[in-house]
Amino acid sequence: MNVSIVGSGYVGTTVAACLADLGHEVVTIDIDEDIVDAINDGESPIHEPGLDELVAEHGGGRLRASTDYEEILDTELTMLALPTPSNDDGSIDLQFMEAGAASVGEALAGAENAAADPHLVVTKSTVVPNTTEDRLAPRIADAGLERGTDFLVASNPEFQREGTAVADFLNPDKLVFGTDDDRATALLHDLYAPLREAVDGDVPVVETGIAEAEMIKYANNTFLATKVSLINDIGNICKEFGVDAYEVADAIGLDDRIGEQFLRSGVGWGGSCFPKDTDAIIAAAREQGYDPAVLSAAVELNDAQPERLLALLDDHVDVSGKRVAVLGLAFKPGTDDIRNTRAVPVIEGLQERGADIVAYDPVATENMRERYPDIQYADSAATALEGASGAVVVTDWDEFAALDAEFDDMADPVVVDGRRIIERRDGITYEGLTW
Ligand SMILES: NC(=O)C1=CN([C@@H]2O[C@H](COP(=O)(O)OP(=O)(O)OC[C@H]3O[C@@H](n4cnc5c(N)ncnc54)[C@H](O)[C@@H]3O)[C@@H](O)[C@H]2O)C=CC1
Ligand SMILES: O=C(O)[C@H]1O[C@H](OP(=O)(O)OP(=O)(O)OC[C@H]2O[C@@H](n3ccc(=O)[nH]c3=O)[C@H](O)[C@@H]2O)[C@H](O)[C@@H](O)[C@@H]1O
Repeated sequence: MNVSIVGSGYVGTTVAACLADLGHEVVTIDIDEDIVDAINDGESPIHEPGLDELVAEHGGGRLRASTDYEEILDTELTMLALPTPSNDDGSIDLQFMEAGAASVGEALAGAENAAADPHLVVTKSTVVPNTTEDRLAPRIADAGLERGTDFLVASNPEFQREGTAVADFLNPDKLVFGTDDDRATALLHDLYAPLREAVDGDVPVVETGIAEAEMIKYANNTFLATKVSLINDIGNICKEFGVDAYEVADAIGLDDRIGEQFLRSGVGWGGSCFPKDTDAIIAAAREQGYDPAVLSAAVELNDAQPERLLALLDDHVDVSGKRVAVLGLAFKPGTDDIRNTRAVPVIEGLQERGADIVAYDPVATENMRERYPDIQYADSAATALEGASGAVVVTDWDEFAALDAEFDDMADPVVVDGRRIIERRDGITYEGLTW
């Protein structure tokens, strides 16, 4: 199939490279010329395990990139993988989606035989229910096109995680096809047929309405975020009783109804999606007159975890004027992404306390330096710990598990672990956030 993807960031590039690998002819459209050049030169514009190899193999061949929306005319289907950030009040900002939809409409309207086959425009980005219907289809139609004749719309949300995006896309738990037209459903089946053939075992396909598909994405992300907040709530109770929350989590995870994943309690969830998606669906629900109590509580609890971490440090050391090590800056291991990382409230809390911060992360240091140029950055965990009167662990990088004698070089070896990655050992004062 010939496929176009508008927006070549984390999702657009990963999906495009995987679809090319599965045999499709794919072109991505992006306004960023550096991204376009990189892909055509066979270089991945983003850091994701496995993506370099795919872009190197297919870039400039079955995978191309362009700044020209006219490219979509040679394709049967266009996915919109554009950003959906938050407005200041937490609600979804649809300006990029609407601009992309309008450009797709204008390009389609310029085609000589636009009416021959309806072109399918698929919302890949995460958008609140009814966005495709109420905000995107009208922008496409604005170019003088008729829905059903010139174009069709659908929703096909994406569930990949950063750090494992390629593997997640190629081995999905499910595919969600939100459509209102059998022709759209058939095209989505054609698109994913090579993936379903390649996957070992059956992939469930959920055929549903467009708004249901949009909502499934929010339900998925907010359920997971709330699951982590719930285990953090339970973990905070455990800490009060001196109970090990990880032993408790392992036990409840054996119950199939609960499941073992997303039960790691600690300093909370961050990243480019859980926080913005939770805020967006809460804002959208409130606009409809419903206030989602559980989701609001999940956010509130998540916001409070970093301060609980610092309160444990306060119990052992007055950090004012003292060197404190922050281990881990990325929002999760395996990525250099610092969007909404818990390291931000931790750093700001330490700054308020007057601490002399020295931070370390294996890959996210440069991104954090842009945001906080005035704190110190170490080139290893050992250097960060040297002379420190306290250390807080924010990201569960594997290398932190190997730290041992390095703690002996601390001025005051107080370690507060927000991710259960450091072993308790003799010679350090160790506090786990929930254990
Ligand atoms: N990052 C992730 O792991 C996941 C993200 N999502 C959702 O996917 C959507 C996209 O997210 P990301 O890929 O992370 O965003 P991103 O910011 O990495 O990429 C978006 C791309 O769109 C381009 N762009 C902006 N305006 C444009 C326009 N008018 N025309 C053409 N290109 C334009 C930007 O230059 C950028 O390269 C969001 O809705 C997000 O919530 C869903 C699942 C996973
Ligand atoms: O919509 C999205 O962008 C994506 O958001 C998440 O993926 P991602 O944010 O990349 O990473 P996760 O592995 O879900 O971790 C999110 C946060 O939760 C935290 N977390 C996760 C699991 C856990 O047990 N405990 C915990 O604190 C992580 O440290 C991290 O800060 C979802 O898992 C993806 O399915 C979804 O596609």
